[in-house]
This record gives sequence, C-alpha cells and structure tokens, in this order.
Amino acid sequence: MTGTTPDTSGTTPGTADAEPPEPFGARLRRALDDRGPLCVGIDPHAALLSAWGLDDDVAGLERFTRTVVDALAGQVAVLKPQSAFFERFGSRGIAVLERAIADARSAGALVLTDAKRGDIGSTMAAYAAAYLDPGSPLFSDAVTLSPYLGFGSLRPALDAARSAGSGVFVLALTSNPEGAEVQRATAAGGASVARTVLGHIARENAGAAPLGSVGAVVGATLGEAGVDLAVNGPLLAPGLGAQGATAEDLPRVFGAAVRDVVPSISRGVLGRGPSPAALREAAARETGRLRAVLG
Ligand SMILES: O=c1ccn([C@@H]2O[C@H](COP(=O)(O)O)[C@@H](O)[C@H]2O)c(=O)[nH]1
Repeated sequence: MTGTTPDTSGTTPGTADAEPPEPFGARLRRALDDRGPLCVGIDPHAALLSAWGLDDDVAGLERFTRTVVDALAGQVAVLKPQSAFFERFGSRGIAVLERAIADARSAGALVLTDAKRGDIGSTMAAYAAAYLDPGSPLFSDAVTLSPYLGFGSLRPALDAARSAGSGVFVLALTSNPEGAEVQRATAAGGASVARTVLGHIARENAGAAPLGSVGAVVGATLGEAGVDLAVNGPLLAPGLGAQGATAEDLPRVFGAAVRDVVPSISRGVLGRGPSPAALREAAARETGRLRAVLG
C-alpha cells in the first residue's frame, strides 16, 4: 500500500477540433423529426436466423445484418445493434458489427450500439475509446451504459461523448420485470436508484437545446414510470412488440416527457423479414402507429 487514493478515474479520449461537432441530441432531434420516432433493434437471435432460412453462423449473421441495414438505414431514425448477438461469434462477429455500424451511418441512420457498458472509471475510459472515439472501428452515434458502479464512474464516457458529438443512454428503469428490485430500491440519500440516476442525467443535460445528449433507458412496459422523466434528454423505450408494450402505452408511461421518447422494437420488426420490402413495410407501419400517438 502506498497510501495514495486508487486511480479509478481513467483518462478521457478526445479530439482537438477547433469546430466542435454537432451534439448528438441535436442530430437525434432532427432525425426524429425527419424520419419519425422509431428505433429498430438489430438482434440476430438464433431463432430469427433460422426463421429467415439462415444458418446460425457468421455467414448467416452477416447476411441477416446486411439485409436489415440495407432495408432500413435509409428509412428509420435510429438503428440499435445489440452487441451480444455479434459478440457470441467472437472476432468475426465483431467485424460484422463494425461493418453494420459504418454502413448504417453512411446510409443516414443514427447508430445506437446497445452494449450496456459500465465499470470503474479507468476501465470505463477504455470502453469510451471503443465506442465513442471517432477513430475506433466501433465508433457509434451513441452507446448504452450501465450506471450500477455509480453514475460518476461513467465520467470518461460522458466526456468522450461530449467531445465526439456522440450520445449515451444510461439504464434507469429497464423493461424487464427483474429490474425493479435494483432500480426501485432506495439509494443513499433516500430517493430510489432510478430517480437518482435520472437526476444525474438531468444535470448533465442542463441548458442543452433542442435536446441533451445524455439519454435514459426507460422501458415501455412499465405501466407507469412513477418518477419524474423530465431529463431534457432522449428516453429510449424498449419493450414494444415482443415484450408486450404497445404505442398506446407510451403516454401513460412517459407523461409530458413522451415528446422525447425514442421507442425501440427489435423482434417485432425483424420477424417480418427476410424480405427487405416487408421489413420496410413493418417499420413504416410501426412509425405510423407511433406518430398517431406521439404526434
Ligand atoms: O431495458 C431494456 C434495455 C434494453 N433492451 C434491449 O432492447 C432489445 C429489445 O428487443 P425486443 O426484441 O424488441 O424485445 C434487446 O436488444 C434488449 O437487450 C431491452 O429490451 N430492455
């Protein structure tokens, strides 16, 4: 022991651009206005590969992913590849994810990589380098983060996102029923864990216009959120479709914050493939439903 405080803060990657990049929140707001509120998840489940007539191998993964990107990246505001389904194939799966991120961004979609990263600050800096450094092959418009090592441990990613013009979505009230035992528990200070996380997010976004770049993940399945969701940032709402939530549930869950909701569907759209036209039609139908409810 040296008696010094352990260094868990890490270093923050950044760029020295004179002209700061346009913040993610502004880019997202424009994409939602132009293309509609829908985020489509790219989740190549083994069962979906099979339903599409593909083998559960890297070639099947690649064909599936390329089909979704080619069909939807020019149409929907946000594509959300779920990293786990690529990681399960090792380095060759990650290569497919890298290509999907680059191709989707080139075609005009914002890419939110769903990786749910969270660790002590020094390791968080490495995750930030992986997803939020513009020089990284996995560089994304935004990434999902887990705050359960303490919101402050996410600082390297928050700083990296700000300097790159990227965003982060921090888990607050997840769509799965098991999340409540942690997220509804009382944190030090007396508020629930979720309320504490949402408070941190609101402070990160203070003064940002038209929308902050630090988002929250709040499930569409909750029935009622039961906490103040006014964080001046986007609210990613997974749970539509396969998990049972519908567009009509959103106003009740999100209240006045519903204008900042980014509803996300994976299996509910992907199950319509492999026809690109059917995928596009499913996404257009979901977008129409959401617009009818969200305005
Ligand atoms: O609270 C959360 C956070 C993330 N997810 C992810 O979203 C998709 C949902 O897929 P569906 O097929 O539309 O159910 C998946 O990648 C989850 O890991 C979530 O569901 N809930």
